[in-house]
Amino acid sequence: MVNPNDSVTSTTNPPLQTLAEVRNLNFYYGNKLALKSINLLVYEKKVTALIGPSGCGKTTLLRCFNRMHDLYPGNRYEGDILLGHESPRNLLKMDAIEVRMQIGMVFQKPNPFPKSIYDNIAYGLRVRGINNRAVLDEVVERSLRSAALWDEVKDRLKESGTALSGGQQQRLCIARALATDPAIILFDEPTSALDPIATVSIEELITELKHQVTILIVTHNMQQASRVSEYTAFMYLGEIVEYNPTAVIFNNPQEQKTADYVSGRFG
Ligand SMILES: Nc1ncnc2c1ncn2[C@@H]1O[C@H](COP(=O)(O)OP(=O)(O)OP(=O)(O)O)[C@@H](O)[C@H]1O
Repeated sequence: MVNPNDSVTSTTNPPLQTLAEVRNLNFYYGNKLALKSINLLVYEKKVTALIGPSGCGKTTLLRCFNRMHDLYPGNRYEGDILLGHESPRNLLKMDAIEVRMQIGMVFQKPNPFPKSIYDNIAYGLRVRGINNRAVLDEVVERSLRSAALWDEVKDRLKESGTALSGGQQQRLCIARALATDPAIILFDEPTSALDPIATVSIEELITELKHQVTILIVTHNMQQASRVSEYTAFMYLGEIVEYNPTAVIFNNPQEQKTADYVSGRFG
């Protein structure tokens, strides 16, 4: 891999910090080996994109981070996903509920709970036993502001989250993910169900959010990956073929397979 620090030469930029490290990860759906020997560094407060042709394992890898696969029998992980700087913890060995408090997720289709806008955001805190109204009010406002939704909904917090437009619902889901102050937010094709205008607003939001949270995003859309991410992993047949700064992946790929994919020669 190209040395990532080479792309961060400005003296005003803080040095790159690794927040999470995937080590020798294999993942099985029953007998099917879907991820093979994955190694990946996730840099703190950066956006890392996972790209590659359909079926290459992008979503499978993303879902390892919040242990979504645990919800189905027969799924199995080997290897480690370490989170944190000092005394990192292995996400694959922690309690899955605790993992999901630290690793938020935003799905392809916006999926607000059939509850009020306020309760959508407060939900994760209440699950943690936080019921103090002033604390909840503060977190709801802060999360909605961070998700660029506050001004649109501040006078209708009691209305159902499902009554919002698609783009607003997705921003509500982002606010919900932010409310528990996660280390990482996973985005799985977050704009594929949205119109172009809502897509732009979600992309702008992701660009803003990286100042406060680390982001991993799966996208089919190579322009989107190049617009929003600093690092990109190109996957093929369950493996990472190349992981580099996004500009390298798209302008100067180091592997032939990557070059073929980003130039549209297959996919
Ligand atoms: N529940 C499952 N059971 C068995 N195999 C699965 C399951 N889900 C995915 N797979 C297989 O695992 C491989 C990786 O799938 P995955 O959905 O992660 O790919 P992807 O790169 O996200 O694809 P897409 O871009 O089409 O969403 C594929 O071969 C897929 O068929």
